[in-house]
Amino acid sequence: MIEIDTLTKTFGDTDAVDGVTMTAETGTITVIVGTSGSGKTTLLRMINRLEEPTSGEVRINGKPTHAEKPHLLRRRIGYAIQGHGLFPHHTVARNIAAVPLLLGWKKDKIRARVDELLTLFSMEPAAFRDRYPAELSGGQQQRVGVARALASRPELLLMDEPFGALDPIIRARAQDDLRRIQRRLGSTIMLVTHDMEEAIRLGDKVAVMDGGRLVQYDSPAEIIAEPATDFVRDMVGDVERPLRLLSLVPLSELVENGPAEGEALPAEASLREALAACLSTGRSAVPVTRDGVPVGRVTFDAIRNRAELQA
Ligand SMILES: Nc1ncnc2c1ncn2[C@@H]1O[C@H](COP(=O)(O)OP(=O)(O)OP(=O)(O)O)[C@@H](O)[C@H]1O
Repeated sequence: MIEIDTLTKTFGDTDAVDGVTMTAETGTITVIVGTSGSGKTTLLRMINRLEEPTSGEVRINGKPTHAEKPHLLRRRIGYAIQGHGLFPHHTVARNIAAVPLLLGWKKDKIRARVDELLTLFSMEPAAFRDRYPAELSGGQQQRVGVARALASRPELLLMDEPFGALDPIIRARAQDDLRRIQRRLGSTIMLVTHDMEEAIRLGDKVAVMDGGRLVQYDSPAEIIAEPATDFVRDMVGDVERPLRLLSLVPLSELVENGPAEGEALPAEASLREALAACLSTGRSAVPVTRDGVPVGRVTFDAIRNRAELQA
């Protein structure tokens, strides 16, 4: 559990972070979202003490971070930033192994961990292990950056706009990968973004920052359904609200018996994906499968009714 307790950082006359209190549960993703200058990065950097708080404290599993030497603390906390920050003259394997090497892990254990992570990120170890960062695409470099931050199984992974440099399609895939890998490894992640769409897609909890203050800390569904302030409402965007709500509901909630033509979607896909499938192919229903086995269909009408109910 990560407890942020009345944390404040003042630069001259600016309260970059102003009395923020929140608790993040182990094994969850917390997304900190806000406009430029709202204090997101400063908040994140106080957690691993790249920035020292003016007042307040952070506790990780009950232990205050100020009780530990910053460089030791940082070995327990992964950190991934936009543009990945890979060492250009080291191979992919050596980059991923950076912290395990520092921690003195045995060679075999490091190699097994590097291969495990590359496989998790859908990068064939034999093909990628010995390449240099310049020999990878932007999306692959970003994946190696996240793999490196996860390598030593950190208690906490901090990510600052990790997908900021990626184009929209690769970005969506990177978000899905992160979610899948986080679930698999049970990692605890705090991620900063200015993109509400990303926050809603990734967060178990979303923390909205405005002018250094935490203005709402809730689940994505609560943020969309009941924005605490006009600022949060603006960030969510009224027009997109029904679509955003649909993106949070799995097909399994609306599946019914009956036929449907065309390509099927898995039961855990969202109503938003089913809506897109209906609209792009002119279908009035989409077949649904669970573990590859057909379980029924979701109709366009049912999706529309659900969107109207929630709007
Ligand atoms: N080292 C510093 N010295 C002085 N002021 C700073 C420093 N770092 C940040 N600030 C100020 O603190 C405020 C919050 O900055 P911060 O970088 O945390 O915001 P942010 O929400 O992460 O913004 P962005 O999305 O643009 O990165 C800003 O007004 C910024 O100018």
